[in-house]
Amino acid sequence: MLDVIGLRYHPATAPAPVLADVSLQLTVGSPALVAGRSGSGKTTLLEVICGLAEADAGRFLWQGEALSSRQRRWLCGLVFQFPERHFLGLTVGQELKLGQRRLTAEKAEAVLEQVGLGNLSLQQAPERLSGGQQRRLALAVQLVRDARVLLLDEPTAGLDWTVREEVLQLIADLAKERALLVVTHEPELFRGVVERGWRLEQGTLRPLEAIHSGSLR
Ligand SMILES: Nc1ncnc2c1ncn2[C@@H]1O[C@H](COP(=O)(O)OP(=O)(O)OP(=O)(O)O)[C@@H](O)[C@H]1O
Repeated sequence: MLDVIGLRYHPATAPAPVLADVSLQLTVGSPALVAGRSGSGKTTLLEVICGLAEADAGRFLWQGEALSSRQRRWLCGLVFQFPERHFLGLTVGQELKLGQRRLTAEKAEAVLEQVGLGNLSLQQAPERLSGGQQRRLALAVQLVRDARVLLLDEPTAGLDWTVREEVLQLIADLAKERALLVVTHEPELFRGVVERGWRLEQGTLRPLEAIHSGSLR
């Protein structure tokens, strides 16, 4: 379980805190969501949680133990919006191996299997994959790292309806063994997948009501 407590992030160049006082809890097996309009601070929240940006105040606990930003970078796997734009490997195998030089072909293949890309060759060029396959590959990169906390920024953005459903199913599957947080401006897409949610507004969170059946507003 990851506890985020009293998070504050106010960059010097911002007129007001992007995150004023944010607390949330992520539990393994219980995927969660933060909704918010464009510019509300969703991506920033993920960057601060995973240690890419330094909070001005706040504590982070994993299973009750305090975490430094360095430890959070290991623990968390952040998948940016449109992750396929950031692929660096010339092949699927290379993409999985970035930062994981000792990765064996067996482990790479097992991870691809886990994300539903079991039939894919490690020699395949990432840019030749379909949109849904590319999203799966981006998740596989985090599984290779064994990230215990998955932080997903608009994971279904730009996908058509059927592919989106497949990616949502994969997210639900991956969340069974990991803590997982999605941020999105379209929370209704995640109904049936996420169990808890908040809306980020003016740097604070308030619980989203009717997460299972209602409007998710
Ligand atoms: N280091 C920084 N310095 C100044 N302003 C910042 C900094 N980091 C974030 N911000 C501001 O915080 C706000 C929130 O940005 P962020 O990208 O997190 O929003 P978002 O909710 O993810 O938006 P979108 O849905 O459009 O991606 C923006 O106005 C951004 O300019």
